[in-house]
Amino acid sequence: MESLFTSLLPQYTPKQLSSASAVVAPPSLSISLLSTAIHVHSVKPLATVTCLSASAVHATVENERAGSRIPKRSEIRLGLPSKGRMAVDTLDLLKDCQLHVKQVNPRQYVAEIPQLSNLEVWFQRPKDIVRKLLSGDLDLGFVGLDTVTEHGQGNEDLIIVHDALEYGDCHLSLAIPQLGLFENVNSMKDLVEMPQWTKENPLRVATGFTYLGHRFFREHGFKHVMFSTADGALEAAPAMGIADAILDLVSSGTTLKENNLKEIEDGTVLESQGVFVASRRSLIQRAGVLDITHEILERLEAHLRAVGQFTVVANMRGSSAEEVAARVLSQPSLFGLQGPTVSPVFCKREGKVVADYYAVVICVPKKALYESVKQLRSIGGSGVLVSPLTYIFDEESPRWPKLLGGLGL
Ligand SMILES: Nc1ncnc2c1ncn2[C@@H]1O[C@H](COP(=O)(O)OP(=O)(O)OP(=O)(O)O)[C@@H](O)[C@H]1O
Ligand SMILES: O=P(O)(O)OC[C@H]1O[C@H](OP(=O)(O)OP(=O)(O)O)[C@H](O)[C@@H]1O
Ligand SMILES: [Mg+2]
Repeated sequence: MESLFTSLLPQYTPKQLSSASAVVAPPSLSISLLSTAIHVHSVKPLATVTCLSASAVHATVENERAGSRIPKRSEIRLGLPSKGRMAVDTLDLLKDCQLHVKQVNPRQYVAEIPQLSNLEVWFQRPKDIVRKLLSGDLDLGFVGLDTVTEHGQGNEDLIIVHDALEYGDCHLSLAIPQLGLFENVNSMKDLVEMPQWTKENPLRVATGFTYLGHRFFREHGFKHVMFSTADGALEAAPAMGIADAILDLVSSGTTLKENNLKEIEDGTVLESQGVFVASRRSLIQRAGVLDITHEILERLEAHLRAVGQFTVVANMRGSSAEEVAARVLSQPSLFGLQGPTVSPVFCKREGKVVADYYAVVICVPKKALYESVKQLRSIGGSGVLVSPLTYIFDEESPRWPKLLGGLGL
């Protein structure tokens, strides 16, 4: 077995190989051995990985370039998910930011955003976006945090520019059968304390997230665990007898329930949503990447900030703008973003231009709308108009200085 590992993974250090053998499957299961081998080479990103081809001949695949130089090209490249749950929502988010992705037809993998010159959009599967950011073949990308964390494996070249794009929400969670052996197991403590799991009989976990899985079990001091990988429908693995538990993404929880599985209380490995990610090397070394990142970030922040707010305009009788403002500011839900804008509403009475009324403009969180309307009425507001907000541009995008600081600029 050891020699097979050695021949499969010639570039691993002895330390990496010994951590690999800690999760080796029972010798009788050659299929598990293969999945373990695949899992092992996801432990640490390497410049070159060795794969087992159909004819068992070793083929060399270059996934990452070594060194800190970036590939030479003049265009800036943005990776967007080509398929799956994130694809349409990413395009919709960009459209909401007035960044329309122009794709000639859905099977063409390259596109452009006319508003951003010198930018190429490349549609890729989410995990390939992360891989290509690391290899320098993409500069920027939109993916789920789960994918960045799993496939980025803590690589410092990946920088999360915007960490909360408010779509693709899900969590990576450990799930076990509701009944049988696990009927009374509800926490990680319960699981760790089960006497069943030994070196010879490890807990078998089916997952596409072996890097995060390893980290999570290690953090919980759980030694006897073995991972196997599959590309989908993991929820079937326990019922098929292939695994004891699964580590997979959950959003509504329906798939777990329909397959008689339950989440473990403290078994959430990661909360995930869409993120905007960049290669540090590209930001620093490639001309124009920092400027485009700034523009995309500003648009994202302005849009996402506005989504949760309404503009509310109300008329209010008063003796002066200050007096009306004081009344508005006496109400807890009417502070707006920077206090109220109060403007006189002029009318002509007995030949004179007078201002008996004032228009009050505030932004209120959507959730607080009705409360705000009630408070406006209680201080004499009438004719309340509510309209959606499209963008809120701050003096500076809040995440921008953080990004520059992180880059040492
Ligand atoms: N319920 C969910 N299940 C899976 N992914 C979800 C869910 N909700 C949101 N997501 C997000 O969508 C992404 C999955 O998209 P998709 O299914 O296209 O990718 P994938 O399955 O990783 O790719 P591939 O099919 O190429 O392996 C996840 O990485 C996650 O960020
Ligand atoms: O909590 P829920 O809303 O039920 O969603 C969770 C399911 O969705 C995902 O699978 P997907 O639909 O991507 O299919 P796959 O398993 O083939 O990847 C994920 O892998 C879970 O199986
Ligand atoms: Mg999927």
